Amino acid sequence: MTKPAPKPAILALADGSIFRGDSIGADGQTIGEVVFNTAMTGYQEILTDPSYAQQIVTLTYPHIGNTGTTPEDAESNRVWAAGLIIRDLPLISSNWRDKQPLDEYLKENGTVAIAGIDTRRLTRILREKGSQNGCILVGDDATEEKALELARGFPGLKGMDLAKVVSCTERYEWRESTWNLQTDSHPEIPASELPYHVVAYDYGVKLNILRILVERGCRLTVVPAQTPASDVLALNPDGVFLSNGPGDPEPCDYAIQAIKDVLETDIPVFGICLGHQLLALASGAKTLKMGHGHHGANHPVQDLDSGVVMITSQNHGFAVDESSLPGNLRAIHKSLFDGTLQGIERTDKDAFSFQGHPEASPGPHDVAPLFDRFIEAMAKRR
Ligand SMILES: NC(=O)CC[C@H](N)C(=O)O
Repeated sequence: MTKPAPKPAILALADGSIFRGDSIGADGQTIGEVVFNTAMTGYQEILTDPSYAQQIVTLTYPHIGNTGTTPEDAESNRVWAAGLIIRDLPLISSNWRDKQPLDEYLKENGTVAIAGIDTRRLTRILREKGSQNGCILVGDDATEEKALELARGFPGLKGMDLAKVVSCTERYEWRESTWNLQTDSHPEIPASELPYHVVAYDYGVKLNILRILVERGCRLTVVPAQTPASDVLALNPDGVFLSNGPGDPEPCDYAIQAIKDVLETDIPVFGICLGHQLLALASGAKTLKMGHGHHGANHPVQDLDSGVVMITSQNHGFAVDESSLPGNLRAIHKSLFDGTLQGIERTDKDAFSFQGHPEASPGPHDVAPLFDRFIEAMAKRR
């Protein structure tokens, strides 16, 4: 059976750039901040990462969709990226784990997506001018004027608090571990085998973070972003985890206050990405919006104490301003691409955080030992 001819689609950037291609996702329109990601694999993990809420992602790797999709690779229960832009969708997807081709998956998730455009030209524009607000418009009646008007109507991510929008609404327990090749599943570990109780703030958490914490012996209580510290402390946790998430960290005043309150105690705290930025803000540092941010899976980061260079997965458009670090915050990691701050620790508390993604699936895993540091801090406090 042949597929029906794709509908035409237009991508417009706020700077006036226009690209024409084919729709490979849902009908309609989408607006957001357009960012480029240089990872060669992991398109499904990227689409389902809640940190991409209100962002339209273009992938620089030209062939996307080769291995199809599978529910096992999702980082949350839905697609969060506002849209997808690719060069080429293969005619067939082929993999032993493939359950659904990418275009069908996008349609089912209501995700607007465009293929067949020059993603190299697009990436050059984003790299030179910085991330742009943009719009994808689908259909025979789509016009460049309309797409441009919609792109320019997007207010931009600066000042946008999205953590509370994507967060869970009810607290839940989590004991599912990382993939087990023998059982071909994510096994549920009995609470009796999990010695540490960690409360994880869900600002848009990726499931692989929760699974890696379980693998390392943590029983998790995941709580909504706006949970006050008093409720968290009442659970008597061994450690508090601050998750990744979308949007600007600065307006998340509820989270900044809760982290300040947790830091009044001696409970170990570990933050990833948005959680890293929030730990910095709660400690008195400042954050800033970057030009085109970091989105990819090959970013070299240096451990400033050991000098060791690690290859990391990255996804952020804001960063902690190193010049704003107060006396009790120490820089411990730096990006070797642009020198921006990648990791901090409190000198007066067992609290530290990382800007990239030590949990990255499908990898790389060079910074995974940061999870061990959190476990060791909890063990020491006992
Ligand atoms: N992955 C994340 O947690 C991203 C953090 C934040 N939204 C940023 O863009 O910098």
